[in-house]
Amino acid sequence: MEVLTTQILTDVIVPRPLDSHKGTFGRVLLIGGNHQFGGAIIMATQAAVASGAGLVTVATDPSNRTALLTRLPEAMTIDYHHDDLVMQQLSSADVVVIGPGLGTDAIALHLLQLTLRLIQPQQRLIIDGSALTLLAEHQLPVNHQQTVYTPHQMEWQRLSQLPINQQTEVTNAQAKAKFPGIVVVKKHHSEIYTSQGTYQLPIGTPAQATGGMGDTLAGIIGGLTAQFTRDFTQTVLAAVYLHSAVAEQLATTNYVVLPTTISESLPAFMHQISTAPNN
Ligand SMILES: NC(=O)C1=CN([C@@H]2O[C@H](COP(=O)(O)OP(=O)(O)OC[C@H]3O[C@@H](n4cnc5c(N)ncnc54)[C@H](OP(=O)(O)O)[C@@H]3O)[C@@H](O)[C@H]2O)[C@@H](O)CC1
Ligand SMILES: Nc1ncnc2c1ncn2[C@@H]1O[C@H](COP(=O)(O)OP(=O)(O)O)[C@@H](O)[C@H]1O
Ligand SMILES: [Mg+2]
Repeated sequence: MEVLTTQILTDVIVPRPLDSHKGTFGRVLLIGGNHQFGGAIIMATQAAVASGAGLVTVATDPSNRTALLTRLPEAMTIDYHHDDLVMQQLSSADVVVIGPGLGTDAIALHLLQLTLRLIQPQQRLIIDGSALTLLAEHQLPVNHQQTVYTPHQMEWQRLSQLPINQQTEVTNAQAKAKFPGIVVVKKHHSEIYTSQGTYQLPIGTPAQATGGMGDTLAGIIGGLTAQFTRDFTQTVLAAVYLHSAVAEQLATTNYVVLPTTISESLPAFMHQISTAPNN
């Protein structure tokens, strides 16, 4: 297993080209946030916006609209009950993040099936939270190469059928072979399974053990894969590293690191990386 270093950040997070506009930095569509879990999609959206996605649209339950726009006027919203609107956004997105706070009811399953059916090869797909549970529950096949799955250990148990105490590097890599794309098994020192090899995140802190932390990671992966398109795997590795690097810095002075504080810190942290001497 290759241990990641801070080098991955400077490799991927580079200064923005002068000759650019919002379209240059990608369109992200986030799908999630049912009546109960609005916070999850708001946190994922904040992370996508703050990590630099050019244009961000959220397909969510309409009960989340006011809260979302109050916190994030940068985002656009659609009602996820309207298939025509969702399909339109699915066709124009560069990146689709599905699952934070999605829930596992009929509308959630429908949205996941629609996404899996319409996703195009050049688009990046991030599957998180409830969408992972639905994949496992309904045995939905994923035939899309540029996919990132972000399960915590229980979600990975559901997907891989490996009990948590049997999730080793070897068993995880074997189970990952059934999933095209990249699997990020989230825990203390998360492991990232790719077709090119396995990587370990050597940073991260229990100050991150709070609801919404994974939703924020999904948004960061969305934000980075929207902008940095040179190498999909490297960009995903950088996103996983960035999330915990910011958290570690905040944890030097905070007992608990709130997911939204990570997002608030992202623009300054990414600026520092992109202007580092070797960048
Ligand atoms: N503010 C909001 O709106 C929020 C909304 N959210 C949304 O809720 C939805 C459901 O997601 P979920 O992760 O909360 O529930 P689920 O999939 O049942 O997993 C929990 C079970 O797994 C177990 N477990 C074992 N190992 C684990 C590990 N390493 N990391 C984590 N858990 C681990 C764990 O064990 P236990 O805690 O009992 O020890 C428990 O039995 C999803 O859409 C998500 O986006 C959340 O993001 C929170 C903030
Ligand atoms: N003790 C810990 N050390 C390091 N990272 C942690 C720790 N506990 C949680 N995390 C990180 O927090 C995130 C939790 O993800 P997840 O359980 O999906 O959260 P949520 O669904 O509530 O947003 C993962 O990135 C995980 O690696
Ligand atoms: Mg989660």
